[in-house]
Amino acid sequence: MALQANDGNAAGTAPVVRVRGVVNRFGEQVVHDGVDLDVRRGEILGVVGGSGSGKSVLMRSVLGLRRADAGRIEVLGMDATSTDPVVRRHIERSSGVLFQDGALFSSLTVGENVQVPLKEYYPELPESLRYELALLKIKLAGLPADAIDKLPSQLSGGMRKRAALARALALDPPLLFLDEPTAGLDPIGAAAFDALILTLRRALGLTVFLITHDLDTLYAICDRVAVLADRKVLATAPVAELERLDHPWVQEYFNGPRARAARATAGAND
Ligand SMILES: Nc1ncnc2c1ncn2[C@@H]1O[C@H](COP(=O)(O)OP(=O)(O)OP(=O)(O)O)[C@@H](O)[C@H]1O
Repeated sequence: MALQANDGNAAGTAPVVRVRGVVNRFGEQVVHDGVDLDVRRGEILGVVGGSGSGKSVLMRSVLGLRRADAGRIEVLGMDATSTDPVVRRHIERSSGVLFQDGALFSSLTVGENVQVPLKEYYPELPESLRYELALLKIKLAGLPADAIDKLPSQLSGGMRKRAALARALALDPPLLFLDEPTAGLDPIGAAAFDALILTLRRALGLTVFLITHDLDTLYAICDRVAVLADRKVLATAPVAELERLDHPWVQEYFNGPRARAARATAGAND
């Protein structure tokens, strides 16, 4: 079986994110040593790897939040390593990000949080319109309308994730980056969040870069999965193909008891 790590886009269009030969080091520690990865337009790409394998560092490099030590990264055809403020702003404007901890401003209401990017990018928007847009995003993220006036501390963990998602969607980005979105959620909350991502991808045509440890999420919603190990992307393929990859970490991860349970659940839901 040939696993194509970087085979471009099946439809022949350029990938939305293109990573080539990326190196990331922290002092003596080499986290990435020649990472290659494509994210195709409209796909949900899962990114997995052991703890410390460099999933978050890769996401930060793609977003330009960390400058890679070597290699090329393109986002929507633009050089993501560029320091040109126009390029930076365009990439930022096109990328909704849900960080691992949600990163909401605790002293602002949910509505005010969602309005932060709107204020930054569209300062001329009348306040009432900004409020209506925030309300729309809050509903889109599956929250009740009255969540708009609540503080993050007044919400459950699952609702806070949805509030952070509403903020990530504020500017209608074509690209959504999610760092462990279901971590800390109970299985029912996690499944509901997965379903929401799938719905939003369909409805909004999003391309999704999704870091996760959650096997249920991989089986339920990812079109392809990239495996980070040995400081590289070992392979990028549909999860059913990855299960057959001959690598100790992959075998342990995809063929352990938890993976078998996730597979069975995904099969039952088909
Ligand atoms: N700012 C930093 N300074 C020094 N080392 C860092 C920094 N950021 C990340 N690292 C190191 O890089 C490695 C990869 O970190 P990263 O957070 O990307 O891992 P991860 O795969 O996302 O892990 P997890 O699944 O546990 O979240 C870790 O060993 C981490 O300690």
